[in-house]
Parts: sequence; C-alpha cells; structure tokens
Amino acid sequence: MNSKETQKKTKLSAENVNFYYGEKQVIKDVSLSFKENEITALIGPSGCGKSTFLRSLNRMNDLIESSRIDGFITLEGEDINSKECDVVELRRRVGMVFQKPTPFAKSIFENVVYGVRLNGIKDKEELMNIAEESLKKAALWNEVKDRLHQSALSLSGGQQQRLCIARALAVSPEVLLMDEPASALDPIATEKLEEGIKELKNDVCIVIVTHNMQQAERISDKTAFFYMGELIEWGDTKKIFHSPDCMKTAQYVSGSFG
Ligand SMILES: Nc1ncnc2c1ncn2[C@@H]1O[C@H](COP(=O)(O)OP(=O)(O)OP(=O)(O)O)[C@@H](O)[C@H]1O
Repeated sequence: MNSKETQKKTKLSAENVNFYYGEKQVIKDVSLSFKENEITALIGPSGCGKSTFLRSLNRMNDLIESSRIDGFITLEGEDINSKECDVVELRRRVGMVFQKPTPFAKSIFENVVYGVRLNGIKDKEELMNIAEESLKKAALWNEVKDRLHQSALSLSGGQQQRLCIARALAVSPEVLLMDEPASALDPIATEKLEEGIKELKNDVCIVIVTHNMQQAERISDKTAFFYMGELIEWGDTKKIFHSPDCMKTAQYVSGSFG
C-alpha cells in the first residue's frame, strides 16, 4: 500500500454482518470497508447477496418485513443501525442510484433539486448553482443546459441515469451506492456513464454492484467477490483480476461460472 492510500480515511465499514430474509441467511459474516476517494466494485454470481449487502449500507432493507441484520455497519465510526441514527440523514449522506433510471415526471431542473428543496433550500440562485454543479459532476450539463425546464422523461435512458446521479449528488452525499447502474444502457451510454463515475470519486466514495467484469476492472480501485452470501476475497482490483488468492475468485473473474 502506498502512503497516499494509507492516508485515505475509511468512510463506511461493515463488521461481521449477517443478513436474513425470514429464516434464510443471505449474507454471512461479511467484513469489508470503503475508503474516501475510492470506487469499490461488488461482484459475484446472481443471488450471492451483492444487492442485499449494498442496500444494507444505507438501510434500504428496513422496508422489507421479516428481514434482519446483525453485526455492525458504521459511517465514520457511527453505527448506522443504532436507534439514535436518523435514517433520513443517513440516506442523504449515503445516496443510492438504482438499476433502472428513476426520474420523476418533472423538469430536469426540478429532478436535480428535489432533495435540496426537501432540505428547505428555496433561494432560486442557490438552487440553480447546485443544479449546475451537480449536472456537471454527473457529466450531463452540456447536454441539458439549454433545456433544464423540459421534462426529464424526454431524456434518453443514459441521460436519465446520469440525471439520477446528479439528483443523488445534489444533496452532497459522502458515499454513493450504485446497483448495476449501466445494466439498462447501450455501450455508448455505458461508456459515458463510466467516465462520469470515475470523475466522481474525487468527491464521493463509491460502491457499485456490477455483473460486467470489464466494467469492474475499468472503473474500480477495489473489488470484492461474493459467493453464496460470503465475501470470498477483496482487495486491489488488479490483484483480484490478475492474481487472486482464491481459486473460486480466479474461476469467476475468468468467466468459468456465474
Ligand atoms: N425481498 C426479498 N425477500 C426474500 N428473499 C430475497 C429478497 N431479496 C433477495 N432475496 C434473496 O436473497 C438472495 C440474495 O439476493 P440479492 O438480490 O442480494 O443477490 P444479488 O447477488 O444482488 O443477485 P443479482 O445479481 O441477481 O441481482 C437471493 O437468494 C434472493 O432470492
């Protein structure tokens, strides 16, 4: 590890996390941490628990009845599952972008500033500045700057996904969780999205679930390989892809199964 890397602060950390849907355990004793200015890819075959683990990082699973988590997940050292944790504030600090774009049937501008308005900011100039900055970070500004008041639904799928990223960024999160954000996009839109994501790590810590091995290799600094609810191996992306410690990891990244 170089000295720059050791200086990076851990943002989010999971310690001995187990997760259950009813009786069924789908995450088994997972410990994993995420540093600022880093992109971590979560990979593994379908059903291994990547999305469940991702969603547990900002308590999106709270909404699922009969689900249960134990172990610790901390954001800058604070237990996110404690009674004292304000879930609304947690989700502001740990934002999420889903598999399919989820724009609201509102203008592009109103989509971006939606959460900002909910936080009580009303000043038009301030809202416009936030919208511009967020759209620039999401690599969408140049394509929409002349049509901010048109419907977000008029955008292409790739643009809608970048809009959702801008909306998530507008409330200044520290961590951004992404669940297969490019799965509904064509290769060109995917490339644009990936370029945007790579830039974002200057501002936020990113955790991304992807089925696309090339994508994981292209954009992430760290990769975590899950298999049947267990974290088999995690570390530098180069190592996971080219000289992993476990046979299972080598088989998965080379496409032998999954
Ligand atoms: N709401 C739910 N209720 C019950 N079981 C669930 C629920 N959501 C997921 N599961 C189960 O938990 C396990 C892990 O699912 P999860 O979606 O986290 O895996 P994944 O690795 O993200 O899969 P994929 O790559 O296919 O999206 C699977 O067996 C799945 O069927």
